[in-house]
Amino acid sequence: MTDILTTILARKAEEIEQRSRVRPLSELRARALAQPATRGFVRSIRQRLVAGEPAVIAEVKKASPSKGVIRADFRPAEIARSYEAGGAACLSVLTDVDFFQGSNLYLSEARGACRLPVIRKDFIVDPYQVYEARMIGADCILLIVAALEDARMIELANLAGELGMDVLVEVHDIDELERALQTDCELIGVNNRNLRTFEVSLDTTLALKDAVPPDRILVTESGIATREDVAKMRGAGIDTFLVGERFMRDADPGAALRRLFFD
Ligand SMILES: O=C(O)c1ccccc1NCC(=O)[C@H](O)[C@H](O)COP(=O)(O)O
Repeated sequence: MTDILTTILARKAEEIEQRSRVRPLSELRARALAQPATRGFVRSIRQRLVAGEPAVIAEVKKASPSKGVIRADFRPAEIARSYEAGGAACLSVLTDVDFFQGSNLYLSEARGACRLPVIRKDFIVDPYQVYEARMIGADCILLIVAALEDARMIELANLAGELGMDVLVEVHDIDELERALQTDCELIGVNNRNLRTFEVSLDTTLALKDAVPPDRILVTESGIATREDVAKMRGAGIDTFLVGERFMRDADPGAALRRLFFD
């Protein structure tokens, strides 16, 4: 049976083809290059870490393939303001339409409502999407190693850098981590969720942490839900977190963030 990552990637190829017919790459590139400076996604994380605080990338996510609709009353600008007040270092905004009910507009709205840097969380496989990310205001992009050949991964990471964006390179096992380390991206995300089976285990991060060189920042992603989870990670020397569902299920996502990380 076809797994969800394969299904998503097949749909992305169609989506890029459709979008590039509406807005050709030449136009997109010109608009991307005309954007003001980015906000410094890695810089914001490093500031928290240097201060001895956890750096939390707080996710703006309406729905997901594994959980369906997570937050029916979904207002990205309000959520962004709440996260900023709750102490987030950065935002993550899902822009995939078909599988996460996300939107490019949500990213622009969320970023416009606060001062936090924002990562475009999507399945980026083509330069078109990197220019698009810059055009909609992203300060960082996600590259999922499982979705990319090495040469394409390096090409997209370099393009993001040329456009002034940071990159979070996401892995799930040691082979993917070794591939990710071919890039010079500072942020290495370890996704505790297997994107093909939806299985979540925080031990994924713990198993890979010692293989992440000290000049990179390990971001633990997915399945962080309790203070015990946070303590387990911080006890292992991991201080950068990407959290979505736990916050999205709370009436006040920023208050949930504060309770989980700072009270
Ligand atoms: O969340 C899913 O169901 C999913 C399925 C297939 C590919 C990616 C998926 N999620 C993206 C993420 O990695 C999470 O949104 C992110 O790490 C936050 O996770 P959580 O805190 O568990 O919401």
